[in-house]
Order: sequence, then C-alpha cells, then structure tokens
Amino acid sequence: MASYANQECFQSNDDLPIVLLHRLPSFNSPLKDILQPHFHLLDPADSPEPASSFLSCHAKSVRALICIYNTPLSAETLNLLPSLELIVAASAGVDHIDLEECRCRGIIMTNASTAFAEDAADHAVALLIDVCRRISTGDRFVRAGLWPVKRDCSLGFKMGRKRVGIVGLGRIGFEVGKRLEAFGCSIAYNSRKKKPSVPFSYHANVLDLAEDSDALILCCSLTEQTHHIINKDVLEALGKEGVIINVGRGALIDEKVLVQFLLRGDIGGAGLDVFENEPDVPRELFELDNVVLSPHRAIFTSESLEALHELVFTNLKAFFSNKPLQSVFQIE
Ligand SMILES: O=CC(=O)O
Repeated sequence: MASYANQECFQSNDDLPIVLLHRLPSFNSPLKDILQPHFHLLDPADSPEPASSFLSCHAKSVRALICIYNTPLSAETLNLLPSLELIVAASAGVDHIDLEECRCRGIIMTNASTAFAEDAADHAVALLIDVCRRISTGDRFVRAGLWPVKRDCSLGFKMGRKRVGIVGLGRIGFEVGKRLEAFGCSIAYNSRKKKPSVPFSYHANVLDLAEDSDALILCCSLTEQTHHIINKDVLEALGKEGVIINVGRGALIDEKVLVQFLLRGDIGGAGLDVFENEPDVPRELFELDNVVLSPHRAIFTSESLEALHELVFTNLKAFFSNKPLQSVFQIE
C-alpha cells in the first residue's frame, strides 16, 4: 500500500508546485485528497467561473496537468495553457487527448498502463473464458430458476490450447499473452513494430493474424490507424468459430459489422468491455448467449486504482524534481 505521508513534502504552501486537474464535474477521484498536501491543485470544475476564464487566469503558472479518466482534452483547451509541459493521464487509453497538439508542442505525457495492465489482462482472459464456456449464460439460467425444470445443454468451446492473436502488444497485451500461455494457448500478435525479445510470433498485419487465430484479443490504443481495424475482412478471416475480445476501445471494431456477423452466426462469439457509443450498447446483442457484455470496467479494482494514485503522485513528484518519469506514453 502506498504511503504518501512518508514521501518528502515541499515546505510551505507557497512552495507547492501548481498542478491543474482536468475533469468533468461528474468525475470525482480520491486523487484530489491524496495530492492536496503535496501540490497546489487548481480545479476549474470547482470554480464558479467558466473553465476558459479560469484557465486564462492561471495559464502561465500551469506546467503540469492531470487528465482524469476520459475527460476530453482538446487543442482549444491546450492552447489556453502555454506553459504546459506535462500531461499525466489517469487512464491507459489517451484517445480523448489531442495527441497531435501535444506532439507539436513537445508536451510529455504519461499514462496509466503500468498501473492497469494486470487487471485489464485478467479481465480480457475472463471474457474469453466466459464466451468460450458460457459462464454468464449459465448464471442467467440458474437465476431464472430454469435448472430444476430443464437441462442447460448449451455447448461452449474449449479455451485451452487455442491459437490466440493479440492486437497491440503493449503492457496489457503482453500480460494477456503471459496468462494465456499458461492455458496452453499459442500466442501471436500484431503491433506497429515487431518487439525484440518477446516469445510470441509476430504478424505484420491484422488480417494475417486473424487467419491464423481462433480468438483475437484487442488491447491496442485507438488512433487514426487503428480505428475500425476490425472490419468485415478481418471478421471473415477469423471465421465462424472465431471469438473476438475487446478491452481496448469500442471504435477499434466496426461495431455495426460485428453485430451483423454475430446475428448471422458468422463468428463464434464476442466478449466486449468497450463499445463505439458508450454507454449505448447495440440491443441486438442482449439476446445472444455467445456474447458477454461488460460496462467498460476492465481496470476497475481497488488495487488498480491504488496503483494509479501512486503512479500519478510519483510522476508529478519526479517531474517537479527533474527526475525520470514512469510510464511515459510515446506520442508518434
Ligand atoms: O479504459 C480505461 C483506460 O483507458 O484507462
């Protein structure tokens, strides 16, 4: 457990480094209480003034900003902050932040993938097991009181020893691969570049990966290049018994196409933690027993959030002491 009290604290209130919290008024986080003794936190969401006047007023003093969860951070907002050098994203995905503007301005970014990787990977594997073994289906069957009156004969798929393709071998994808190796699965992956010293086989494109896989697990970031990376051709290549799992972002998949494939039985099943228009989920999926739906909660454990708080604290502390940062997100 992190102990923030033990960390060296800046001396007087005036000495506290200024950090801007960027959050929607609806997003609260215990981070505020944790950081308050160590940093002078500016929170426009708590101010009666419009955010733009609040930001203009404090613009010059803000060198670091914490972006809470998926609060959109546009070029327009960034332009109000000419002294900004660091964005600490309290999320693994950073598709809600204008990366092009950050790249042009040389703003450094850290994200939370080191804090979230293990729990997100557990969730991906849990979805795969659930889709293959129909665990949620069985749960619904028991709760509906059907067991005493009829037998549950829904046949699932074996999950062990399957060929699994991971799309995006960052920290989360790597943890997924490690876990599935223990189930006897053979692991291959696709990412922008082949990773040195990784024991999994590399496919330079997703179509080839899908052709060689029984299940695809999406763990990559959402970018212009990965938007709808899972399309009709990829789903066809995955085949009628193929399973798709998504713990990345909804728009990695062309969702309308996926729904059609599932309704026609042209794919074996799907485990989805993320959706194109969250929290709206295509209602057609509600009736399908080979689909497991999860409300974007792959990272939500108390341990993950504790690790996130520690990471945010450590990065801010390091930044203001000119020390190396952890979990830097490379903007390309
Ligand atoms: O989806 C969760 C995250 O990006 O942290």
